[in-house]
Amino acid sequence: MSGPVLTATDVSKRYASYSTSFGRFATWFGLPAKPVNEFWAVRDVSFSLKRGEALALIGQNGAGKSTLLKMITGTVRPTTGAIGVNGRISAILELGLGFNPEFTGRQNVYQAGGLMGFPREDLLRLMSGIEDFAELGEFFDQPLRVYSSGMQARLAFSLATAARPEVLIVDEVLSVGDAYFQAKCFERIAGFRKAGTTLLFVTHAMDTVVKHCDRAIFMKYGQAEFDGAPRDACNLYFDSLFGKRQAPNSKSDDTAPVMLSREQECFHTRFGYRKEEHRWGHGGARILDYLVRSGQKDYPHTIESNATTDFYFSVIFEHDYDDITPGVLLKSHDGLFIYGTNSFLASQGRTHIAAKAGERHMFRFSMPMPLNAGHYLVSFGISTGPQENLLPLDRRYDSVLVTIERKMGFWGLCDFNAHFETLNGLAYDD
Ligand SMILES: Nc1ncnc2c1ncn2[C@@H]1O[C@H](COP(=O)(O)OP(=O)(O)OP(=O)(O)O)[C@@H](O)[C@H]1O
Repeated sequence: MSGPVLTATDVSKRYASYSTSFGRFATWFGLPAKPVNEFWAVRDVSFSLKRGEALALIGQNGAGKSTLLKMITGTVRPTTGAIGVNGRISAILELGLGFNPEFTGRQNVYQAGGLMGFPREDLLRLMSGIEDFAELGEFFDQPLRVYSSGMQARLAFSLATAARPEVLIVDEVLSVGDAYFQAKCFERIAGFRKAGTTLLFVTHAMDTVVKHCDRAIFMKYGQAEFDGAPRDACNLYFDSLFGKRQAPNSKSDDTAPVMLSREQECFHTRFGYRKEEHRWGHGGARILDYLVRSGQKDYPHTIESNATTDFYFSVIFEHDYDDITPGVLLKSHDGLFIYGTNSFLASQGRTHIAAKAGERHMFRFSMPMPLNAGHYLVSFGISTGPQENLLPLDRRYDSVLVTIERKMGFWGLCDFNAHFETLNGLAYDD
């Protein structure tokens, strides 16, 4: 096949809100109705992709990446512009999309596979491959509602890639899978690409972009600001997140983290944030923002194993509290609980903090990171009450992903820093 496999020509998407539902209703029939607000989620984006090319779409939350993918897959109609596709597209856009929570994995393969256009006999033929690749064991025949998000991602990817498509579109879903499954997915993607599949990929994990893509488009406010080498696109993305001024921080680690917001919720704008976080609590205080600082860098792309790392977070209080306890937890990417502490434990019971309604507090936990290379999940929490019966006010579980790098590995998760020596010349007991 010669010529581009996929083209987007001046594609835009406008969302409009109307003061009454009648206004929106009228537009369905082509009747004039004046929108109260117009918003361009995507504006004049053009690109074309060749056979076997891998393109990443990157940009902050709300930049328009998913909307663009939805227009390419046909689930959203462009307001202006055109999309051209030459070949079969397979897309994984959102977890659970096209799946029924009451159906088992197997039943969902029939249902969603049917919607993807596979005849039932093809699905029957592909089923054992899908089951094997997903490695869900007995869960494959259990209802989807009992699946974790990582298990749903396994099912979705196995189905979407059961037969090699011309264009494979993946929107972020791989980030919820564990490191083992992610590696397996990228191995399959690499095989597909060799055979000619074109990859279009949305992610917030910049290491993945550099490693797996030939090209990246950096999107900002719906527009394609840059289209070119992945490294350059990633740098622009980081600049847009933190500003050039705040990139590598050459001052001492005690510098007040000025970029840490004490006014508004900022997690979703920060590098490493996971929108799959589990947030819960009684209320009365809100954790607004966080900062990870290590190796004199703010929000480092990777953290050197054993490097002292600061985890800052800011909290706003809505009531008066005599005793508050901030805390932090660390888990492996697949959920194994590694370490947790709070202000009381980390100070051997010496810290007692009070807060008044309207006050904003900033906390820091500093710790070495004696961990093996890999991805880890960080959780932040703020509680009140006696230590033996803490009442969680706001907990943001698994809200941040950090990546540890390490030249020489070891087995397991935690570095016990073993020293080795050969004791030549020492006899046993002769
Ligand atoms: N159906 C809709 N109606 C109105 N606005 C929408 C709709 N869908 C998306 N938007 C808006 O369009 C903008 C782009 O959203 P989109 O989901 O494409 O961003 P994104 O870059 O994929 O973000 P993220 O990284 O958070 O997934 C956002 O401001 C969003 O609120």
